[in-house]
Amino acid sequence: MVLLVSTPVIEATGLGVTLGGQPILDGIDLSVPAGEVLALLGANGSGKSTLVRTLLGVVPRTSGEVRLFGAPLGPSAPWHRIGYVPQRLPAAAGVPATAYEVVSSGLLHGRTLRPPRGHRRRALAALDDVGLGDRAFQRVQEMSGGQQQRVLIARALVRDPDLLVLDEPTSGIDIPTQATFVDTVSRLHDAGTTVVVILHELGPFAPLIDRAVVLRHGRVAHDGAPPRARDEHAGEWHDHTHAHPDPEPPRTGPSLSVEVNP
Ligand SMILES: Nc1ncnc2c1ncn2[C@@H]1O[C@H](COP(=O)(O)OP(=O)(O)OP(=O)(O)O)[C@@H](O)[C@H]1O
Repeated sequence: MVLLVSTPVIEATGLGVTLGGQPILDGIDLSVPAGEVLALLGANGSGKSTLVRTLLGVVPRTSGEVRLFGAPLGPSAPWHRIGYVPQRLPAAAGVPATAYEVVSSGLLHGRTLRPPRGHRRRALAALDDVGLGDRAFQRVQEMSGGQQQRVLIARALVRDPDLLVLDEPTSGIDIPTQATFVDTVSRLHDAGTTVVVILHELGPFAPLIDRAVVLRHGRVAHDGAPPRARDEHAGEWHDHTHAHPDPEPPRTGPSLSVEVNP
């Protein structure tokens, strides 16, 4: 019998990151198979953004290895298959470009500046998916922070990525637009896209999440079933309305008990 095991979309082993002399991530092992929707949870400062930024090569690692679609981080990694929406993009406010132009830039890969066939239709459809179809030709610098965030989401969606990485995509976005966006992610998932999403609470993403990884003090404290909605508020990953920082790490090392009910 031949057993076909597909290459994980993300494979990280022994990942460590030190920033400003402080250890931020320590001994992270993470394997994300194709087609999975993985939620990355944890208190403020637990290392979620640093982890995705390290997985995408934005933050240099101190130790460990990362492979994307089987390729080591670097020029040979298939960047055109990846859509990334960072948590904040303050620079967007200073970009003298329309939403349509920013989204179209998501279609430019590699060494060519020529947009692919159908780029206009694709860019407008991506803007529709985030509820900004009627603002396509408005300058992003005139938009609210939430609208700018939606433009960045559309820029990632327009690539039709095989891996979509989202850092708190629904913060600052109104509820109806969140629902439209989640529907879009759901459609991508049905088509086989792998999704890694940082969330403070599962919220409208809950039905989509296959697996949750909870970080605490830069280590994996839980890797498995997502929390049930009614347990979320009590969970350690929950942010409440007032953000609270990751508590001081215990002197004896991190506890591995996380209240997650399968
Ligand atoms: N460039 C940097 N230099 C020094 N420390 C940093 C840097 N970037 C992040 N940190 C620290 O790393 C820790 C983890 O930050 P990170 O943003 O990854 O956490 P997070 O879990 O995503 O938090 P949040 O939910 O608030 O976004 C924090 O203590 C933060 O202050």
